[in-house]
Amino acid sequence: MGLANKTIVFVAGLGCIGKDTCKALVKRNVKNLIILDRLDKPEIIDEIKKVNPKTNVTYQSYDVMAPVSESCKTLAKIFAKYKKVDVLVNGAGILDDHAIEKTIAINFTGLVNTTTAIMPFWDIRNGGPGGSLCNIGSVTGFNAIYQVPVYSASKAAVVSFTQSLAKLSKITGVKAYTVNPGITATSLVQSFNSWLDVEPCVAQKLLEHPTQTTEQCAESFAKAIERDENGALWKMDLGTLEPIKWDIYWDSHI
Ligand SMILES: NC(=O)c1ccc[n+]([C@@H]2O[C@H](COP(=O)([O-])OP(=O)(O)OC[C@H]3O[C@@H](n4cnc5c(N)ncnc54)[C@H](O)[C@@H]3O)[C@@H](O)[C@H]2O)c1
Ligand SMILES: CCCCCCO
Repeated sequence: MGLANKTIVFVAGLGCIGKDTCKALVKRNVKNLIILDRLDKPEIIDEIKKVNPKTNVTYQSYDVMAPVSESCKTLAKIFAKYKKVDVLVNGAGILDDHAIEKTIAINFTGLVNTTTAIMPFWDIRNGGPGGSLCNIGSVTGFNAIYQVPVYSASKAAVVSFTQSLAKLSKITGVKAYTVNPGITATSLVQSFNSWLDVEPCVAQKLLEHPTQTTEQCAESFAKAIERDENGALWKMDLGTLEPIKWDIYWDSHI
């Protein structure tokens, strides 16, 4: 999908990966970039705008832990103003295995609720135009960092949920795929809690291994959005963009 003249809603577009991905997207002449985030950082909005003044970049405060009804209201206002949204990126995430409920609420439930909220506007069964859902999972959603089992499981849930939505695309007309960064040098990974403090030095140990920059991750991220492949499992690690083939161990046959 060429991104010129497209409208993209980016939840968590002001985070470390988010902001550099937003810059990569506006470089591709996106028409409207609507950034929803709990963070309110006008200076980052200005940075993104400077990359391409022709893109209409706007910001709205948004908490993925809000009730679905609130998410529906936010999206209804967006569709009323822009008429069409081509891509929704769900990128909110925290990494703190001491905050079990909050991790699941933000990393998974919030993503599910935001997705559920946009469906009525996209669903072809309602006469909608369809759309593309890009969910940020993680390599830990494929194989866990076992010292952060709650975070890893929340990302595995994102991967699983999104694969189901991709299979439902034939019914809903909505494409779905995940982008799964490897370890990317952001504030998220500099220091974080392990579950029950099983490994107090988990961050230090992890960061002894190679990481990618946010710019590398962002370029892969924007390419994955351009590819717009329903059901794709994109691994974005060490500056590369690689499609992952998911092995089938059981099939429902329905
Ligand atoms: N950095 C990595 O190595 C890495 C690897 C794989 C996946 N990820 C995922 O990429 C995403 C971005 O991570 P990052 O490294 O840029 O960290 P970050 O902390 O800079 O970004 C997290 C983003 O999520 C937003 N957010 C958190 N809670 C929210 C809420 N309740 N409502 C709305 N927004 C909320 C933050 O405001 C921020 O924009 C996360 O989902 C993370 O799990 C990161
Ligand atoms: C060190 C844990 C890395 C967290 C980001 C991977 O999703």
